[in-house]
Amino acid sequence: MVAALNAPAPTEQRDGTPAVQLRQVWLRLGRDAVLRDLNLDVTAGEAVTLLGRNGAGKSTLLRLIASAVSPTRGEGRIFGYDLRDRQSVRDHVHLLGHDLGLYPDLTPRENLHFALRMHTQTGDVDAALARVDLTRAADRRVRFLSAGMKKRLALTRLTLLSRPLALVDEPFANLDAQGRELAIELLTEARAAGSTLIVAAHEPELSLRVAARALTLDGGRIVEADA
Ligand SMILES: Nc1ncnc2c1ncn2[C@@H]1O[C@H](COP(=O)(O)OP(=O)(O)OP(=O)(O)O)[C@@H](O)[C@H]1O
Repeated sequence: MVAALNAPAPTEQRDGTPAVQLRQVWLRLGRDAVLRDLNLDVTAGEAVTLLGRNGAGKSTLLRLIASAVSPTRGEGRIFGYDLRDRQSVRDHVHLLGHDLGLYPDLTPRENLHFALRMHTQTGDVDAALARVDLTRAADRRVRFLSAGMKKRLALTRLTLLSRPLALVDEPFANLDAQGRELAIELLTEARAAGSTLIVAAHEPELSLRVAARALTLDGGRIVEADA
């Protein structure tokens, strides 16, 4: 029997703060239960790797934690905010999903400036672009960039914004060897800057370097957990 969640006052991130709490969460999409009876606790500052075969439910779990979809049953809190309080959850979360959320008709420079403005933040956009080798492409429309260049841009945006909880779906997809190392560096920096990380990946040897706690999903259930 899993204890029901109390309703603590929402708190800002600090040591020991629960970042993610899911209790007996089910999600049905169409006729299928895509997430089944999930219980998950992630503490602020932790980094978790989500593993599992194609279709296991990794992306859907990230979307649920980002409040892009709501549980059919069960309950969840993100930094103390109920998952149904979508605005509060979204204020704390950055989801880098399969759809990278870039504006194709803006340039990389414009995308980063826009993201900072949306979060009323400031940051060194030129340095962020140089970091991922996009200086020469900084003023081309994103729609003309390669898949790997777009992934680099999305990763550097994630680091620049430094949200309390970063949910990253397949950070290594489409990247060359140097890009994969860069992804590890950027995610490590995001964590060092205080972000809690949940990374879904098919490359455990890479992801576990950033996020050493591993959870494996199969058929929408957590079937292996190393903590
Ligand atoms: N909008 C939807 N409607 C119905 N079923 C969906 C929807 N989105 C996902 N699914 C189903 O949910 C299951 C889990 O999909 P999900 O994308 O979460 O898996 P995944 O572990 O991320 O897979 P991959 O490694 O291929 O990215 C799959 O069976 C998929 O078909």
